[in-house]
Amino acid sequence: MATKNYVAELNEYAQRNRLKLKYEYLGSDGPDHNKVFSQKAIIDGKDYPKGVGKTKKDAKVKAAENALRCLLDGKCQDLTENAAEASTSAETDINFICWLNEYGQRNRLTIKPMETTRPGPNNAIPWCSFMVGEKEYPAVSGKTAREAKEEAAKLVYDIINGNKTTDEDAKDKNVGNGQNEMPTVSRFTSEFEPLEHLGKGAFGSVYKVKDKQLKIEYAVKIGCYKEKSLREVRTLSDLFHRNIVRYYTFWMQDTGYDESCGPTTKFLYIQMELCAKNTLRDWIDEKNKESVQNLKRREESLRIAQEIVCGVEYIHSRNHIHRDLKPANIMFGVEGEVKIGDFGLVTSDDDDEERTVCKGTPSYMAPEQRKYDRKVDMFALGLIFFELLWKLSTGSERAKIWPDVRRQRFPEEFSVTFTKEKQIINSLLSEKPEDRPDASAVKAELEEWTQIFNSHKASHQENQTV
Ligand SMILES: Nc1ncnc2c1ncn2[C@@H]1O[C@H](COP(=O)(O)OP(=O)(O)OP(=O)(O)O)[C@@H](O)[C@H]1O
Repeated sequence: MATKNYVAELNEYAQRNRLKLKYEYLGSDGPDHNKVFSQKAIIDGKDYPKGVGKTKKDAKVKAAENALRCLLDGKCQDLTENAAEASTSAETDINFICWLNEYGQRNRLTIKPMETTRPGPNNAIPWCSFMVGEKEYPAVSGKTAREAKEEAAKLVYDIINGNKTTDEDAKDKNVGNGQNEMPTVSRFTSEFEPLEHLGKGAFGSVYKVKDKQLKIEYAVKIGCYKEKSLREVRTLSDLFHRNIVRYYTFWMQDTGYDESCGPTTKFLYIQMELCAKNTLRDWIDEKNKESVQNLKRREESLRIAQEIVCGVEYIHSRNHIHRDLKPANIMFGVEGEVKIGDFGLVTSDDDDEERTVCKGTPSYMAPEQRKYDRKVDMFALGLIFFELLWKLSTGSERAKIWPDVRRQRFPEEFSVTFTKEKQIINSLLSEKPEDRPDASAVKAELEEWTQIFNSHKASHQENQTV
C-alpha cells in the first residue's frame, strides 16, 4: 500500500505559506533488533508533535503527518493529549533519554551524557551522569552502559519533576549491582601508566601514557572541566581523518593528576592518539638552522602543506572552523604524517554568536577575525606555508618580515625562487576572506604543482647522472 507523501505535502505547504521548515532528529530507542526512531518538524521555530517509526525515514514521514494534522485539521491538541495520556498511563513506558532530550530542546539546554566506567570488585562498572545546561546531575551505575544511561536520565526526570530532591540524590548511586559505596579510584591511574609529561597548554597538561591492559601508548590531556572544554571533545569525536589527531574517549573525575582546579570543579580527561614529540614548530626551527635553502626543504614543505590542507578540507567539510592553526598545533604521526591537533578554539560554521568573539593566536590571526568564517583557517594556512618554505634565521628577521608577509609583501628572493608557491600563498593571504580560495581549491593546486615540481626534479636528476 502506497503511503501518502506527507513530507512532500508539508514542504509544499511551507513553501506556499513562506514558512521555514526543518526536521530535528530526536534519537532512537529500544534494543538493536527492535529500535524505534523519533523526529519532529519545526515550522517557523514552533515544534510539532514528534513522529516515531521503525526507520529515521518513517519517523520523518510520521512527523510530517503530525504537523499537517495540526496545521490543516486542528488535531494538534489530540496528538499532544494522546502523548500526555500515554506517558501518564504507563510511566514505565517513558523513554527517559528521549524525554530528557526533548526537555533540553524545549528549554534550550544542552544535554550531555557523561559515560564512564569505575573499577568494581571483579570488573569495570558502567556509570553515567547527565549535564543539563551547566548543572550536573548525580551519576548512576548500571549492569550495562545502556542501563546506566537510562537510570541516569530517569534520575534527572525524577529530580526535575520533584519526585526526588537533589539532596537525597546528591551522592552518586549504584543501580543493579548491590553496591552502595564505591571507592574513589582514579580511572587515569588505574587504567594507565603515566610515562611522561608532554607539555602544558591553556587547557591543561598532556601526558604520554600506556594502557596497562592493552600495552598501547596514548596521549591523555587533563584539564579543569568547563562547558567550553567539552567543545574540543565534541569536535574531535566527530572527526576521523588521517591528518587529524585521533580521539578515543573522554571521562570526568573528581581528582586531577599533578593538577588542581577550583574546589568544586571536576577534571576532564581526553584520551587521544599519541603523536611524535616534535611539532611542526620544531620542524621549522630545525630547518631554519640549516645553512642554505635547499630543494629537500621545498619538497618536504609541499608534502606537509598538502597534508595540512587535506585535514583542513575535512574539518571544513564537517562544518567546523579550527581557528587556531599554527605550527605548534600541528603534530606528526608514526609514519611522519601530519596531524592537526588542539581543537580548543574550534567552532561550528553556523554558530554566529561564537564566531563574533575575537579568538586565536595574534600573529596567525586574520584581519577580519571579529566577524569571520572558515576562511580564517585559510589565512593561517598561507602563513604556515610561507614559514615552511622560507628560512627565517633569527627572531628579529622574523619580526621584520612577518608584518609584510601578512600584507602580501614577500622578500624578493622568495618571489623569484618560489613563483608558484608565492601565487598560492598570496591568494590565501587576501585581505578579504571571500578572495581566499577554499581548502579544496588549494589542495588541487598543490597536487598539480607537486606533480610538476617532482617531474622537473626527476629530469634534473637524470641530466646530472648522464
Ligand atoms: N596527541 C598528542 N600527542 C603528543 N603530544 C601532544 C598531543 N596533544 C598535545 N601534545 C603536546 O602537549 C603540549 C600541550 O598541548 P595542548 O594542545 O594542551 O596545548 P598547546 O597547543 O601547547 O597550547 P594551547 O592549548 O594553549 O594552544 C604540546 O606541546 C603538544 O605538542
